[in-house]
Amino acid sequence: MYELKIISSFDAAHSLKGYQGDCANLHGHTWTIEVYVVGDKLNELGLLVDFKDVKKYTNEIVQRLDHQYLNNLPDFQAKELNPTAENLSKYIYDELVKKLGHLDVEVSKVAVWESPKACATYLAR
Ligand SMILES: Nc1nc2c(c(=O)[nH]1)N=C([C@H](O)[C@H](O)COP(=O)(O)OP(=O)(O)OP(=O)(O)O)CN2
Ligand SMILES: [Zn+2]
Repeated sequence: MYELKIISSFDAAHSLKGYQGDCANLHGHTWTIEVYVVGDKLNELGLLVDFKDVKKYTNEIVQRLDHQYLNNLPDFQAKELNPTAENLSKYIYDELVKKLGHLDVEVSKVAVWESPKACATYLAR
């Protein structure tokens, strides 16, 4: 099996409702996203999938998040979800699965870094 990883990033604000501490206040991060895809079959060029395609689809999702107040995005507001690193990793995973469905790869994990020292990852089962 082959595994590819691409990295993207965005800047956004959030607040963690119900959190006991400073993170309940409005604040921002530069979020770094790592997307992993896996698969067995290479094409005739020796590519599992073009990095450019994975980056393109990831960036389409990231553009929805960039420079936003994440709590107000419909997917979080409607479900009353805090935009934590965990919830963002699942959100990006779900959206990528929809976009990459036509390719011969699986999204295996999405890691969301809130800072260089703290990261949450959603793993496909
Ligand atoms: N499991 C999680 N814990 C926390 C999350 C999260 O998404 N998942 N988020 C936060 C806050 O967003 C907070 O802004 C980040 O906290 P932290 O990494 O501690 O950031 P600091 O800049 O305060 O880091 P220090 O190293 O403590 O200075 C909190 N927890
Ligand atoms: Zn935060």
